[in-house]
Amino acid sequence: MSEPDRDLLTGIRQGLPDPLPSRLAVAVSGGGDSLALLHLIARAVDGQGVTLRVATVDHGLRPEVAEEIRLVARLCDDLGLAHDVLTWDQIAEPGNLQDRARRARYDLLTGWARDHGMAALALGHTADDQAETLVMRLSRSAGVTGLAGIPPQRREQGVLLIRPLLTLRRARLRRYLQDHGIAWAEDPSNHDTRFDRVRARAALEQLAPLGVTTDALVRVARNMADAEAALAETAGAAARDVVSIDAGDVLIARRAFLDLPDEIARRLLLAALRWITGDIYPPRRIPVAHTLAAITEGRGGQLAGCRVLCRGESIRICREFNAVRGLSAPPGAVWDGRWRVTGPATEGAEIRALGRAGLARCPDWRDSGRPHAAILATPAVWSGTELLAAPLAGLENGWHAALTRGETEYHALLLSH
Ligand SMILES: Nc1ncnc2c1ncn2[C@@H]1O[C@H](COP(=O)(O)OP(=O)(O)OP(=O)(O)O)[C@@H](O)[C@H]1O
Repeated sequence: MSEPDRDLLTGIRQGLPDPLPSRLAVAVSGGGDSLALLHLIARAVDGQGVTLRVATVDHGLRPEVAEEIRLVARLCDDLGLAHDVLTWDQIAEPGNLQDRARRARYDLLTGWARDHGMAALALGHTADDQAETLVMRLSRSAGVTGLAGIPPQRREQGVLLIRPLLTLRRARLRRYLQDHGIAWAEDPSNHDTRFDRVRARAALEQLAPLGVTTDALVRVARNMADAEAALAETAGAAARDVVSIDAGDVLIARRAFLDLPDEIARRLLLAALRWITGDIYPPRRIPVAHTLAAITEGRGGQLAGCRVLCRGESIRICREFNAVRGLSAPPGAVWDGRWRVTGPATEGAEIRALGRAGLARCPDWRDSGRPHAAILATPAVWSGTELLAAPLAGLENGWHAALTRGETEYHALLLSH
């Protein structure tokens, strides 16, 4: 083995879980980074009882994909590894195509890894990706969480995503592939300056003379990830003292909340919003800052499909009626991403928000102890315009509403960013 290869192998071993999993999945697109990832992992785990399995996602968007799949299949063949092609059956949906393709890719890959009993899935993000991500996030005034960059490990949908190339340079990996006679596909969008990432790459070249190099930015990301972990732990400890769950609402003790450092208070609020809405991404900083200012002044507000109510000693964060007014689900299915309403089999029953019209038919709603605004957005059982039940507003009629997430999930959100 030549000396430079040993260097890469050492780098990759540091990025693999310890102890090694018995089954490890690798996501390979046919580009240089992930082909190098596959070859290096196969060498790094050779003889250590690890079963590798490879997947390529075909988004059905570009004609070059057939050639990319062929390149991956050939390397898998040489290495004696199973290779699966996962196809994205795109459905017409609103939203940016690139974003949707990316989300679908992660869903397909994690689903496939789970189906094959793979504990971990390796992705080929490199040090260059990390540095470019930091530059892009600087332009969006990121805080500690954003500047921690791409995490080297992260659990998503039950699968541990690992990125063993995160400290290794793209150019070095290309040289490795050339040395080993492995062909790769070049993504034409890598030169398309309409993409932020391509412009960030060009900006990095300009910044290098100032010492703002890829390696320096990788170190910044690591420093920020350490700070992020400390802040997350502090937020978790604070939450245990001041946060509780009341039916579908998050309650925060106001006085203790106001005594917390701003950054910790902000984290508790963001976790509350994400716990209620199920959104992966938090709302933008500026509206969050406005809401925190409003809480300080004892006013409430609306944010990200939630209401923030300040009453006496408590801050209540609940679902906003307007965010759920159009939602409908059959009984037993999940409504608003978090409620499951069950009851006697009833022809034509459907779950919709209670709203004002429903609340007017619930004389005992005040017994719940929850405010009007919170109760309006709770699930109710309807048959057309007839209200059959409102289990969270004192009109049970044999129906029951259960949350699909609780306090544990709230605390988990404080740890994931
Ligand atoms: N079509 C694909 N099939 C299988 N794996 C893929 C595919 N595209 C990307 N990957 C995996 O994801 C890694 C990162 O690729 P890329 O930077 O293009 O993805 P991304 O999802 O846009 O990244 P990010 O997560 O930063 O948005 C690749 O090295 C590879 O491991």
